[in-house]
This record gives sequence, structure tokens and C-alpha cells, in this order.
Amino acid sequence: MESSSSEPAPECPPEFPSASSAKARTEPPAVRAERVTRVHRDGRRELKSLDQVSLTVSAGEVVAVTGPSGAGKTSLLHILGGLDTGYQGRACVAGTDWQTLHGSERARFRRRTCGFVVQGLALLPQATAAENIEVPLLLDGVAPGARRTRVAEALALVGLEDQGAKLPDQLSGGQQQRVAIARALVNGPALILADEPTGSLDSTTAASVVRLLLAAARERGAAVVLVTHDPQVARHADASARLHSGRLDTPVHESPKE
Ligand SMILES: Nc1ncnc2c1ncn2[C@@H]1O[C@H](COP(=O)(O)OP(=O)(O)OP(=O)(O)O)[C@@H](O)[C@H]1O
Repeated sequence: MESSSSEPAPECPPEFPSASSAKARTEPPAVRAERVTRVHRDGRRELKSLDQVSLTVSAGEVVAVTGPSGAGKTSLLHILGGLDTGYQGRACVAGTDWQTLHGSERARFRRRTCGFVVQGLALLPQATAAENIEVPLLLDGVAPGARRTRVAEALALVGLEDQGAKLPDQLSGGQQQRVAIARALVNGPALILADEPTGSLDSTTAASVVRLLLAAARERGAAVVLVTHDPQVARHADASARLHSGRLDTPVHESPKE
């Protein structure tokens, strides 16, 4: 992914206290949440879906977020991916604070830095696997030749090099999810946000899809935040964070309190 000097570059502070590697001390982490609180109002009632949540995930690192239904997992993913900015605290991707970006600028930054793998995020049914993977590149104005190369690379990355011409309903559930993974990775994102990516798959297929997602992300140096109910899936992560009623029971690389 290319960046230019015209790109917005508002920065989160560079001193990321958590990271264990020297590299992570000098580069901003792929994603950082700092004391994020999200309050929803329903009439006079207030509900906190997230309460002072802090975490940092570095490039190439995989963090599983677990917790019971309603714990705030999806809310956290939406904030990390800049889909929800109505929170207190700070959330940054690759050093850029989401709340400093607006409108189309935010959407463009999201396309270039974040890949989403979400259960039920359907592939376009009338488009082939290759065409589905191409969508983020088209949105980003990538030239046709480069698009073809990158789609072919992404198909190979998920082991579907000879399935690109098939429509989604000609593929198995596991293969469809691999197409979704290729689509999420094709823009070379710094961060993959995966919300129950294997929820609809049987356990053997789920395990192979998760292994593939994590291997592909690691190969590309992307960080992964993986929301899952399944302890078998969480086992594949480098670290786990458990949310309960909007609070992290197990802080991941939490910033020190000032
Ligand atoms: N826009 C909203 N308005 C009101 N309440 C909301 C909103 N979004 C989330 N919530 C509430 O916040 C809490 C956390 O929701 P969230 O979807 O993040 O949980 P979750 O851990 O992902 O749950 P599940 O595992 O069932 O998907 C829930 O009580 C939910 O009802």
C-alpha cells in the first residue's frame, strides 16, 4: 500500500508502552485503543457497551477477543475499524486517530488500512470469486493490470488459485469464507478485524479457515483482532482479551494509567 504526503497524518503519541519488540517501540502499533468508553442512550436509560477499554496490537500479532453475548465485542471491533466514532477515549490505526478523520477521508483511510472478515458479510452473488476480491481495489482506483496481479496473489494466498472464475454458490462455505479473507487482505491492510469469521462453519472447516486467516495475515504483516465465542479458535491467537459487560477482564498491552 502506498501513501503520499497528501494523506492525513494526525498521530497518536509515539510512545507505545506495551510492545515487547524494539520495532514496536519505534513504529505505531497497527491498532491502539486507549480507555475507550461507549455509551448508548435509549430514552432516559444509558448503557455502556464499552467501559475504559485499552488494548494495543502490533503488526503481525493476533489477539482474540472473547466474552459472552452482549459483552461489547462487536462494539469494540466497530470502534477499532472506525465504523463508530461516538465514543470517549482514543482509537488509532497505524498511528492515526479515527476521530481526526471525517466522511470520505475516513472511508478511504479505512479501505487502505483495515480488512473486515465478518460472518454473514455476503459475497456479491452475481460476481465471481475473483471479482469479489477485486472490489476494494476498484473502490481504491487501482489500475486494471495491478488489480489482476493482486487478485491472483490474493487467490493464491488462500489456496483458491484455480477457483477465481466460480460464483459464490459454486463454492463450499469454507471456500466462500476464504474468498472473504482474500478480499479483506487484497489491499494490504495493517489491520484485519474478524467478527466470528467461522461462526457458520463446521468445526473442522472452521479450524482450517482460522489457521489460513492467521497465516495469511502474518505473512502480510497484518495485525488481527479476532472476535470469537469459540475457545478452540481463540487458542490460535498470540494473546486473548476477555470482555465482560464492556470491561476487559484481561487487558492486552494496556497503557499505564497517568
Ligand atoms: N447502537 C446501539 N444502541 C443501543 N445499545 C447497543 C447498541 N450497540 C450495542 N448495544 C448494546 O451494547 C451491548 C454490547 O453489544 P455488542 O453487540 O457489542 O455485544 P457482543 O459481545 O458483540 O454480543 P454478541 O456476541 O451477542 O454478538 C449490548 O447490550 C447491546 O445491546
